[in-house]
Amino acid sequence: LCNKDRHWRVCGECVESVRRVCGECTVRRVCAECTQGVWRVYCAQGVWRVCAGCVESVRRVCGECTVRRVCGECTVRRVCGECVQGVWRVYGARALRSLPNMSVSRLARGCSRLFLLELEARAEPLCFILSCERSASTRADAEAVRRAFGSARLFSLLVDGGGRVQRARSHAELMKALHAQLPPECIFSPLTSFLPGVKDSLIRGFLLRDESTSSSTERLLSDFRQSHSVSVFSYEREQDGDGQFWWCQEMFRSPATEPESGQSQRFYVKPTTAPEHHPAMLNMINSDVFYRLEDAYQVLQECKNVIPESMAVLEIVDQQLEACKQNEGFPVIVLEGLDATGKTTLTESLQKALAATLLKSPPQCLAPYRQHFDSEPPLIRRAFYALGNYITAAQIQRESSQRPVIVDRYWHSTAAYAIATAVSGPVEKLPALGSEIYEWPSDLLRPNLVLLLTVSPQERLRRLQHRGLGQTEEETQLEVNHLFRQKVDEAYKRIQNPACVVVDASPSPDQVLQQVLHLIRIKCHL
Ligand SMILES: Nc1ncnc2c1ncn2[C@@H]1O[C@H](COP(=O)(O)OP(=O)(O)OP(=O)(O)O)[C@@H](O)[C@H]1O
Ligand SMILES: Nc1ccn([C@H]2C[C@H](O)[C@@H](COP(=O)(O)O)O2)c(=O)n1
Repeated sequence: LCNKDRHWRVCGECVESVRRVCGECTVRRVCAECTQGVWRVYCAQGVWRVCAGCVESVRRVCGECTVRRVCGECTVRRVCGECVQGVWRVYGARALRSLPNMSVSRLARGCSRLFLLELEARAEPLCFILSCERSASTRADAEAVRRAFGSARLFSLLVDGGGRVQRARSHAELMKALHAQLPPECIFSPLTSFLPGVKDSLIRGFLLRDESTSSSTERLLSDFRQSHSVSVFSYEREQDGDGQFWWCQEMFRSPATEPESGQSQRFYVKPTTAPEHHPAMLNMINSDVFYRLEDAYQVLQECKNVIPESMAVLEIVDQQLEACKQNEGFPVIVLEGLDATGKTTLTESLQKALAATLLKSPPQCLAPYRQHFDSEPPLIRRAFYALGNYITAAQIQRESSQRPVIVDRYWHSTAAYAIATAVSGPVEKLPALGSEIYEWPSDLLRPNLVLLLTVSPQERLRRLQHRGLGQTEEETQLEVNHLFRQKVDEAYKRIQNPACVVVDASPSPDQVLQQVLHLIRIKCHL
């Protein structure tokens, strides 16, 4: 990956194989930072396109990987981190249909791929690679796999087919179907596969641990494979001469319909060190957090055939938007914080005290669509909230030429909730402070001041109960929820340019108001 402008690169050894590309594509030397004989391929579609005449040029991949002839309509993209051992992914319905199962299985695995299995929110995840051999393994390694896999029958599913909208929806549908249809003795946990350090390489899925003896799980997996563009694998336990157990993975075969062919390749599960930060951050840009209007807009455009409401939302965006980057009128003050920290109470008092306009993100004009988009997978839900911010920005631009503007939630909320949801596990797994993930979008109007209201968890709970909304579904999962709130809070604090000013919102409403008015006077000269 070229650090400068995020293009795939190939090392010197691969140069021959990317030179012979079709007329549409060009190969150029990459930026000064990546000079060591490195070349990259540009294509009109922004993917590696190889026409039928160029097939030869993609055949020369590592021993483990094969690329069969692809038709002229199909695209091929390198997905392996170290290009020497490249795995090529083939896109295009015709190509996928023409490839036998064995090749499709390779799409979901690769020599440099890591797998992260998250069994419980607080437990250390199991990180493993797939190896052709039973390479040396410590007792601790073997014990880590045994603890995670147990003695149940094991299967994994990875959602790796179709475009990003289809993948996002397939993943959500798959999760619902697993919840609803698996036998009670079968539990499933999130499993992700990724290439360390390679952006957009994350593939999401699940690991199933099945204690049942019935064949219903297998039937279900066969159906999922047909209906959800997922690759399915099964795992078996082997014991070596020293009494040590080894788990090996192979392509799932339905015993009822697919006879044993003896051709399926087996890979051994080998634990490895988990990355310091959660791999979700590899896919975060333009999947969870959007940094340009056009990127969020593009997602809803891709949804128009499956979500008719997308077109209505995009029409509102078109109507409302004006070019707005910097605010040069009256001050714009944003209030952020977890639910029930007192944002609504304070924004209303500030509106009166400053004779200001009060705005919200998402704006009122999107209210009829919010519930619908809240039920969509993160890619689509987050694009909806991102577009809401741009509409609010246009409203801020108009209003701030007349009077101060107070905004109830804005980009900090969109980013902090998205990041905290995408990163499972503890706060330490969040992208590090200073990561590009926390950078304000360059084309979104910047407020003059962002105030983050904080109260203790007990006080927040008291306010929630006092408000009469009772126990939300989230509140019932207190343990998981506590972790989630910690991560939202921390993500809020890591966002830069503008960073939040933290306000202790535990005193009485009037005391909080006076404290905030004082801050506004100092910071915004009001
Ligand atoms: N400073 C305060 N002291 C005590 N109670 C407060 C204070 N500020 C707000 N409350 C009460 O806490 C509850 C939640 O406040 P509010 O609705 O303003 O929070 P919010 O941050 O806007 O919540 P949400 O994000 O869920 O809309 C309300 O019942 C409100 O009356
Ligand atoms: N600008 C915004 C506003 C809200 N959200 C999301 C984040 C939470 O899931 C939820 C909180 O909103 P509330 O219930 O307080 O109205 O909405 C966002 O992503 N961006």
